Parts: sequence; structure tokens; C-alpha cells
Amino acid sequence: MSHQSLTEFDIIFAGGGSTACVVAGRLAACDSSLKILIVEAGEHTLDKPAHVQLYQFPFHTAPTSTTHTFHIGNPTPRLNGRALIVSCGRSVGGGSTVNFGAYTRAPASDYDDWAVEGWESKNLIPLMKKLETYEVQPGRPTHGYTGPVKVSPGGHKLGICEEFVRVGMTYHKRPYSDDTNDLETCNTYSVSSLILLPCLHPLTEAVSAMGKVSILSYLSYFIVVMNSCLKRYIDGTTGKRSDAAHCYIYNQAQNPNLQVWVGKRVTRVIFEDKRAVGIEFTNDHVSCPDADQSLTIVKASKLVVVSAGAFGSPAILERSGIGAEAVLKRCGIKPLVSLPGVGENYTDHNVALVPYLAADEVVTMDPLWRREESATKDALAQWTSNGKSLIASNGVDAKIKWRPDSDELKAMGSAFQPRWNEFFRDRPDKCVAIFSLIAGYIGPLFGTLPPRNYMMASYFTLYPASAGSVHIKMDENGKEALDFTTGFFDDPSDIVPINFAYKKTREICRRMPSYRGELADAHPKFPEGSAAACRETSGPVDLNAPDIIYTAEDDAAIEKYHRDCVQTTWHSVRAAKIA
Ligand SMILES: Cc1cc2nc3c(=O)[nH]c(=O)nc-3n(C[C@H](O)[C@H](O)[C@H](O)COP(=O)(O)OP(=O)(O)OC[C@H]3O[C@@H](n4cnc5c(N)ncnc54)[C@H](O)[C@@H]3O)c2cc1C
Repeated sequence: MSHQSLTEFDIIFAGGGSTACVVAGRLAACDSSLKILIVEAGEHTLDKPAHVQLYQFPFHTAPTSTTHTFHIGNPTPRLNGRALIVSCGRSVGGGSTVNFGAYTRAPASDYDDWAVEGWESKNLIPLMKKLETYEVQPGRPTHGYTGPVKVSPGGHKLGICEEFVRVGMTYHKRPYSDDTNDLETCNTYSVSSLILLPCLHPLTEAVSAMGKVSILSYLSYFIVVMNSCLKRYIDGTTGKRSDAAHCYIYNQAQNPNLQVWVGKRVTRVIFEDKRAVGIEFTNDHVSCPDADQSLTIVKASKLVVVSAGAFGSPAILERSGIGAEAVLKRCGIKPLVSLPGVGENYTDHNVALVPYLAADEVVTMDPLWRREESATKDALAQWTSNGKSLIASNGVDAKIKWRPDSDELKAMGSAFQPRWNEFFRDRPDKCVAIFSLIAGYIGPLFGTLPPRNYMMASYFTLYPASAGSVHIKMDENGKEALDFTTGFFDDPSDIVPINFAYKKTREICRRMPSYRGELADAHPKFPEGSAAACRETSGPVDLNAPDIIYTAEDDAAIEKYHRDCVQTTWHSVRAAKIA
């Protein structure tokens, strides 16, 4: 889909990622006479297995990948001198074609907090419904049933993830909920689908450990769980990823007025006075390494939309003379509009992925992620025949949107209390972090580990107080570069829930039947003789086992570990303020 016949358009989108595909696709479907151009740095994704098969998402993050753009942050003492690398999608459909495909909606209060008329949750829910076909359960008031984006459980039931939920509900004493994406529900465990029936032991534990309401919730888990699942952007019939490009653009291939130019990097927006009339672009050096870098202009009569994501959009605006005067001056760019917010307030979620050893007999994603030929062949055969199998899975089938209770808040100490009081306490739909289990290993030791089963505890904070920035700068050779400050852990309260989450998720994992110990090389380095020392074991501890007691030295090891290892959740936002 790249008819390069038109030379002048009504509307041009600078950047062809998730947002651009939805908006351009809807405009084209509404009025097919509109001449619309999407200019994208990356390549087409139409029907490419690497994009439509969800299990392949970790392969895109490899350092040699051309479907991600890698941005190197400035080294910071908060991360023990590390220069954190944050990547984002680079192809038609952007992040939606390479991401984990996890269906996670924000709570209603996130929208209401904007306090912008017309953008309250009550006005946005109808649009969210219009977007999706929620294949999971009928008749849910905040979900949609006729939209192009399919939401389903995906291909396979991962029992190991259900262990995480079952232990979480009993040991961590939180109820079960089958829908944590209704814009309200929080602090409940949710699971993929039932494999394990409750044995008497955990049920008895639950009865003694919980109040009456929790017991009812626990019981309801086993009643509703047959229908429930962690949801994914997957078409439940075909088993293919349901991304913005396939759902909004590629399905309009018959419309010659909707054009997508790939391998083109937008340099700036062209203005006449203060009216945007077109864009300037060149060949993208990653997609087309041998092509010339000459500049071309294409005109738009009605609108130019800057839709290049959290990194691309501020850079295009600044190159166009829109931004903070000091930044523009440093780069020798003539100012057009002074907008100091451009490139400021950069935020991302802070994640740690902590590996554990898992039993030989459980099903994990490891054989597929290790690209083992026979496992992949079998899974592909099943997926081709009925859209099911691990090919349509991301390996993440269990999670809790976690809010600390009073004991946990106390255990976290005073450093988090002001943030809790000011931001979370009176907003019960906002969680502090998401804990989840990944059925397999996807960390930096990928490819070097013995071929066995792994599982990873993943925890990321949802509302870090720290913020960074993304600007353009000139390097010592006079070439444009990125001046990127992640801001991670600049606010001292941000690391507190992360440190706590290590301990809590470790307690959950070591009670799971499939637990076989920690992958010690990728855990905190606890001092010699510490009770928290990590090791391989033959099985889990008892559900009632005492928690590990961490000394002050152990706590210091956990904090160092997080400063050394915390990474992006690839949820970069807020860097293209427009007013
Ligand atoms: C690895 C990963 C995992 C994620 N997991 C999830 C998940 O499970 N669930 C979820 O809901 N979200 C997830 N996300 C986040 C989600 O994908 C993004 O929030 C979303 O894609 C952002 O949409 P966007 O349109 O703002 O930007 P993008 O989708 O990033 O699109 C921006 C596009 O602009 C292009 N571009 C940039 N600069 C230029 C330029 N100068 N010229 C031309 N083109 C340019 C880029 O190549 C890109 O295609 C994940 C993201 C990643 C990367």
C-alpha cells in the first residue's frame, strides 16, 4: 500500500504509529475522498509473521532490531551511572505492532484528573467502546463489541501463571476479579483461564486468613474463572495480533487516497506564517541505509498531524521552531513559537524483571523464545489450523494492579508516605504498581542461560513522581543528536515501592508449586551468609512459611540492584506538550 502517485494531500501524518493509524484510518473511512498521507520512518508490517505472531515480541527488542528505535538516556547517578536505553516501535503501526499486546486500560480518574472539558472519562468511554470488540465476555457496560480492535484471551492457558494468582490470593490476601480493565477495578488478582482446581489446602488457608468478603471473592474466582482471562490485543479466531495498522489502515487498501510512505524520516513541519502547510522529509537511515539523504517537501492543504510518538514528536516540533527558546537557540533553529513544554515532562513506568527457576514439567514460553525448532513447528501448526497455541501468547497471564494495605505502607517506611497521601490515598482506582508473572525468560541473559524452564516476576510502578525530558541537541561534530533524560528515580519516593515489590513478589513466587529457586546471577547480591541468599531449590516453601527477613545490608543490596537493573516499560509519554 504505497501509491506514490499523489503529490499534494489534504492531511499529512508525520509518523505512522499507533495513534496515526487510528486517526488516519477513521478519517479515511469517514470520507474516502480525503487525500491522506502517512509518512513513516519504519517499514510495512502487513501480514508479516514477526508482527502478527504475538510470541515474537521479545525478538524485536534485540539491539540489532530495525523495528525498534533505541534512544540512549544521559548517564545518571540515580541509576549508578547507567545510560538507560529506551526504545519504541518503528514501523507502520508503531508500538502496536511490536509490543507485548497486553490489554491494560487506565482508570477513569486518570482522564478526569486532566480536568479538560470534553475529555472526562464519561465522554471518552464511548470512544473506547467504539475501538474494540471485547471477545471475552458479553454485556460489559464499559467494553465495546463492534470495533475493529479485537480483545481476546489469545492462544493458550498457562498454568504457571494461575499458580501466581492462586498464591497471591491466599498469601497476599487480595480478592479475585475477572475484569481489571473496566476503568475502576483495582487491587485484585486476575488470571488467564482455569486449569488448576482448588485443592482443599489453599481453600482452608483462605478461609482462615481472609475476612468473609474475601472468601466470597475467592470462591467466585472458581465460578467465574472458566470465562475469564488476562486479555490481549489478539483476534480470538485467527490468533493474530490486532494492531492499529491492520485494524485501521491495511483494511482500506482499496482506497487510493489513503497513502503510506515508508522508510521516510520527517525532519520538520513547513509553515507559511504560522500555518502548517506541509512537511519536509528524507530517507530514513535505518530503513534505507544506502539511500541519499536529500530533503523533499510534500504539501498538505488542510492539516499536518505530528504523530511520531514520545521521542519523534518533540524532535519534529523543535526542528520546526516550536519549543523552548534556549533549546532552539543551542541548535541554531529560528524560533517560530515559544512553547517551553515541548520535550519536558517525559515519563515512563519503571520496571524490574526478576528471574526464577521453574519446574521441568510446566509449560513456559522458553522453548519458543529459544527458537527451538520442534516446539515452534508444533505450535505454529496448531496456530495455523485454529488460531490457538503459544504463538498467540505473550506469556503474561496473571497480574494484580496493586495498592498497598496499611501493613504494607508501614513496611515501606516514611519515604513513600507523602506521595501516598498526596496522590494515591483518595483515588481508589489508581494502583501503585502492577505485579505480574511472565512464563519464561526475556531478560539480558537471553541466549546465554541453560535451556530449562524459567519464570519472571515483573513489577512496574504506574505513577512515578519523577519526570525527564527529550530534546534535540547538536553533538561535537555538529550533527543532530538526542538530549534525553529519563528522570528515573530522581524523586526518592519512586524506588520505595519497587524495593518493596521485590520482596512481595519473591514471597509469592517461592510459594508457587512450580518454583525451583532463584536465578541468583540476576538477583540482588546479598551479603555472605544472608538469610535472603538466592539459590536453586527442589520445590516451593509452605504457604505458611515465614517471610524472609531482610537486614539493612540486604535492603541496600536490593536498592543497588534496582538502580543497576530498572528499565523502561516502553510506556514513554507526555513529552509533546502542545499548549
Ligand atoms: C516493546 C513495547 C511493549 C509495549 N507493551 C504494551 C502493551 O503490552 N500494552 C499496551 O497497551 N502498550 C504497550 N506498549 C506501549 C504502546 O505500544 C505505545 O504507548 C503506543 O504504541 C504509542 O503510540 P504512539 O502513536 O504515540 O507512538 P508509536 O506507536 O511509537 O508511533 C510513532 C511512530 O512514529 C514514527 N516516527 C518517529 N519519528 C519519526 C519521524 N521523524 N519521521 C517519520 N516517522 C517517525 C516511529 O517509527 C513510529 O512508528 C509497548 C510499547 C513497546 C515499544
